[in-house]
Amino acid sequence: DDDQNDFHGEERDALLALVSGFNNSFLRHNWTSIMCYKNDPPYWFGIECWNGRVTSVRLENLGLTGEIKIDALFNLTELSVLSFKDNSISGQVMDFSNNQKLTDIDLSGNKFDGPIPLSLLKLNSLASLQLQANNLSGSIPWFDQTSLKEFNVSYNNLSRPIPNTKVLQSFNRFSFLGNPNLCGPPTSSNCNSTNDTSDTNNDNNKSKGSSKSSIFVPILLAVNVVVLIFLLFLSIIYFKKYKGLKKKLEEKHIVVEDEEKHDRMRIETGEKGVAAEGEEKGKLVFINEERQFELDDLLKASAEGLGKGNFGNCYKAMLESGPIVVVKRLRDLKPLSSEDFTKQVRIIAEQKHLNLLSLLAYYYSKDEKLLLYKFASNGNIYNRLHEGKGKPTRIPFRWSSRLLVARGVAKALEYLHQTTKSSPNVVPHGNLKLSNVLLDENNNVLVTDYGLTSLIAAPLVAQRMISFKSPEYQSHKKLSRKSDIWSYGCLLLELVTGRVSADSGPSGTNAVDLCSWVHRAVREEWTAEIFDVEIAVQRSANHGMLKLLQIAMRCCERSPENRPEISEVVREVESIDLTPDSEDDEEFSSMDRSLTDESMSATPSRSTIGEDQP
Ligand SMILES: Nc1ncnc2c1ncn2[C@@H]1O[C@H](COP(=O)(O)OP(=O)(O)OP(=O)(O)O)[C@@H](O)[C@H]1O
Repeated sequence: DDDQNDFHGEERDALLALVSGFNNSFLRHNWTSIMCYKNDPPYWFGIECWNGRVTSVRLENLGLTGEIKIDALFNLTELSVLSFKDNSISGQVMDFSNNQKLTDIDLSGNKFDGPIPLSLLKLNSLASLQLQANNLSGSIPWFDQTSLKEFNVSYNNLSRPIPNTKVLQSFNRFSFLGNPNLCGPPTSSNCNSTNDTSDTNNDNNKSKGSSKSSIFVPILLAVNVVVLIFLLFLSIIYFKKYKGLKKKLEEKHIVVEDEEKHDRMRIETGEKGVAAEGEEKGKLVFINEERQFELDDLLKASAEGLGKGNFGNCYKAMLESGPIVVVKRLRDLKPLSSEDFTKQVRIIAEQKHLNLLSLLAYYYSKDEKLLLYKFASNGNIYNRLHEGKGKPTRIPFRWSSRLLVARGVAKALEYLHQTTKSSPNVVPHGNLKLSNVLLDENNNVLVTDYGLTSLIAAPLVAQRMISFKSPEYQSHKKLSRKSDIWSYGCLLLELVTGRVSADSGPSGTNAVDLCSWVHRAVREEWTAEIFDVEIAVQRSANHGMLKLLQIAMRCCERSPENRPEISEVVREVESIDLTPDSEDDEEFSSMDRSLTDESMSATPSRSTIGEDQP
């Protein structure tokens, strides 16, 4: 036991040192007092323990910045899972020499730079290594541990040939995408005779042929000079031809500049059949065959950036003839032919429901893929819920409106689940979160961004879509329609608590793991703190809020089989009375926080949560 205590102290100090380097007040406040006690559930956010030793550190999407010391993990010798996914941590990747029990490492979506550390090669239990979307450079080390089943280094600055080990060659090219200087199989880029291959063989060559090289040096130099002159000659010819071709193309291309100066939208006027010979023509296709405008009109429209999404940027385009549309420029797509793209988009377009934002049109060319939607003028629910909180200009987001959102989203989801009935293991929406729920000019609730899983490259989908953050994906890498139910549960929890969920909120926000937080809050009877003050003051509706909270908690159950089916959810959400926001409530809203808390103490506390209300 003494030994355990010693370790416990060292591990605790190591973690406190780690967190002091991050600029994060949530962790600083949460990581206080006892860390782990025997096999009790962990006390600190993101930490798991076994026999009082730290086995898992999972700090994802918390907006963490700063660097981690190379030896930060030195004392965590029982560590098996480490994830700093989707933060903004910079500096070199730490040393893992002392962490022989690591099975899962996820540092994806950060700003780590420098090389991939060689200490990783010695981790013989390592099963999953996720380093994608960082700034790592240098070559990929010779990973050959057979335990390694998942590996992703895409979107870094890695270079040189991918080592020819059985393990590395067993992963497909998506694991290596987005490293312009990486070459050789499994990627499709050839290493040829560039310095790539020579670099890795350098050491061998140096020792072997030093005497021979003295004879060859002058000959090689002469050959190099001739080759250089020849290349120069070729590039002059090419440049002249290219300039001519570019001029021709520019006459037939339109360039739209958007707000972000570096991001240019270039679309061929394919409709008129003027795409360069051999190039694929672009097509703007309207779903309902009612052609509202031409591509030219869209390109002439004034545009405004709406935001940078996970799968592309969105623009609001105001056409001269009146319509306002949203253009979503898709990026990181699967390599799809025009036919495949059209087929997948048609599937999305066929989904039609009052609470779904239907697709208006799409555009496909070799370099550009766009989806066009109607502009929802009252914005998204994430902003409605969180923007301007505590400011005098804030218009409260009242209970009845929140309940209508909960109903609309549930019905949209029910429709998506019904229309995909024949494939029980698909996730019909996949990316259900508050920024994907919109309000149109009549405040109709419209769910958007459904069905994109079929278009986006698999590793990026897994990294960015909310359903992939569900407990079953984290532990078993399995998804089902119940993962959508989990996302819906998280969405409801945000609506009733007014807090940002770590799984769906943008990075940098003060987000919490809402499912765990609420379960703990209920367990520990923090009744007054659960509900968002803005609705908690509406006492006549407290009963309905409690019911919605119960539904949310069931949807967030860790094991998918314990979560309800969507039809049951719809029935239950619809059975909650839509009490109009009464004038009494308005009076309450102007009262101070102490009164608010008193009013909440009138709500049924722990004993009634989790049980059916009379
Ligand atoms: N049709 C629309 N009308 C009004 N606003 C929209 C529309 N479509 C998207 N938006 C808003 O534009 C912004 C960017 O949307 P986008 O879907 O690209 O990103 P996101 O929802 O933040 O993340 P993700 O890519 O994971 O869905 C969001 O604030 C979204 O609510």
